[in-house]
Amino acid sequence: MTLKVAVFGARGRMGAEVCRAVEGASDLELVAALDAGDDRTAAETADVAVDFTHPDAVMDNLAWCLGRDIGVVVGTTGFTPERLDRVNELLGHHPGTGVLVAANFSVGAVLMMHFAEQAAAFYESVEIIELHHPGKADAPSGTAAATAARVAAARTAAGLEAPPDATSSGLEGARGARADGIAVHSVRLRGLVAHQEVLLGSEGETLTIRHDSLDRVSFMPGVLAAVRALPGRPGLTVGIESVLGLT
Ligand SMILES: NC(=O)C1=CN([C@@H]2O[C@H](COP(=O)(O)OP(=O)(O)OC[C@H]3O[C@@H](n4cnc5c(N)ncnc54)[C@H](OP(=O)(O)O)[C@@H]3O)[C@@H](O)[C@H]2O)C=CC1
Ligand SMILES: O=C(O)C1=N[C@H](C(=O)O)C[C@H](O)C1
Repeated sequence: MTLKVAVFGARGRMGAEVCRAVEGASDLELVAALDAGDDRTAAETADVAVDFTHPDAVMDNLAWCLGRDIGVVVGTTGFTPERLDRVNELLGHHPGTGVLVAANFSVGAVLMMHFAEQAAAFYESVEIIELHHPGKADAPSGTAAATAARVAAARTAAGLEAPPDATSSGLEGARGARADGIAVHSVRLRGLVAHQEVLLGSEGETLTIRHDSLDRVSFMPGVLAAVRALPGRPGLTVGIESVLGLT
């Protein structure tokens, strides 16, 4: 069976790549490639929509799709726990429809987060450095925020206290931002795509877990796997771990 796919954000960096990937897959048909302000009528025939737009635009697209029982694969960032609650509320009115939200669709980034979560319990210190292209709308990245949440939860479960830091004064911002109590540093640099390091340290040793997306094609296997999985998955799925068989 061919799945009909609509792409929101189709002329953007990610959306354009998703359109190419869908058009290159024999089991998928691109029925709508929409950008801001476009007429959405063509998307009404879709089985699954994919959203790579902007944190300020995605909720409206989601509500529009769910109102038509169209499942949505969401790559757009900005999904706080409160926002996920809102998605669950919307899904409550459409129990047969699925939404999959993932901060990162690249297999390597999923593994990097998984390894960081596993390592978190064993180290006194941890900090996250995320590095992206300068066109990125948000900071910190969704991946860094998700990693911080998972690392913080693993530390709490292991009974660890806050990472040591004797800083009492200095230039504001020099120690980065705090996400779930974890220091996160955001770099924006021409030439980069999407990169992250999780640095862990204890007396006498450090461990660095680094992932690099060097090209946006790195996200496509995960996006297509999510598109194919969604029709059999009503409700909210967060992350692609279950789609990849990691959980
Ligand atoms: N989950 C993941 O694996 C990844 C997630 N991302 C996330 O995806 C999002 C998009 O990133 P990126 O492609 O780099 O951004 P871009 O700015 O390149 O693309 C976003 C596109 O969405 C369009 N757009 C804005 N509003 C709407 C709307 N209401 N309906 C349809 N289209 C709209 C924009 O149009 P216009 O320019 O005219 O406003 C633009 O073409 C970000 O949140 C980013 O963090 C990125 C990479 C991987
Ligand atoms: O905007 C990007 O480019 C990316 N956004 C996602 C994020 O914020 O984590 C995923 C990846 O880092 C690329």
